[in-house]
Amino acid sequence: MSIKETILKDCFIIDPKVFKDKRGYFLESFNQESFQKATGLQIDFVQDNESFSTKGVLRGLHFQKGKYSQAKLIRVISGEILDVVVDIRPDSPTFLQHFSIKLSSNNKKQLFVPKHFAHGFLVLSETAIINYKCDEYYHKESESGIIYNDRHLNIDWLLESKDFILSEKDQKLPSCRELFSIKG
Ligand SMILES: Cc1cn([C@H]2C[C@H](O)[C@@H](COP(=O)(O)OP(=O)(O)O[C@H]3O[C@H](C)C(=O)[C@H](O)[C@H]3O)O2)c(=O)[nH]c1=O
Repeated sequence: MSIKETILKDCFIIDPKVFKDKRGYFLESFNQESFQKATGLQIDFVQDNESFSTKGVLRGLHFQKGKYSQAKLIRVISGEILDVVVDIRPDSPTFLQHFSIKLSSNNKKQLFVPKHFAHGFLVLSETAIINYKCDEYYHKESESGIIYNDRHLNIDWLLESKDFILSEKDQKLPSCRELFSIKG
């Protein structure tokens, strides 16, 4: 497994070692010891999630507030997504900066998203199945998020937004300006 830190501190891209043979392939999708050695982070995941979406579905940008904030390990079982994370740690030098990466069943890349980040993805392939581990349980009352087309973030989602499919909830998410009382 190789691990590389992104421009956002504690946010890592993971390339698992893939063992191919005439039958197909094998990989370790998570190894706590290797992860801790490579990142210096002690992570205890407690919940695994899976979602299926069709092309143009955009889920996010979501986060859980306060003590229910979740670190996540995102990977794509089938298809391809543009995965986007936003640093919402007020004291971080990269506060409100974002990072995006294509994750797919082909490239097998994974993204580790630390606590106090917003996370979302757009499905680029006809369909996609996403599996992700969380280090804190789902806590509905703590759910919040940032609207996907926030002017301050100015995220390039690669596809035309007129074709996006969002939940009712995600269409009404607040802006950074409303959430973090910033100017502009
Ligand atoms: C997240 C979650 C949801 N649910 C229930 C609540 C709803 O009845 C239903 C769909 O939830 P939601 O529309 O919030 O699902 P997504 O839009 O895929 O949300 C996720 O999308 C982005 C990309 C994330 O990173 C978060 O993990 C998560 O917010 O599943 C649960 O029972 N447990 C859970 O952990």
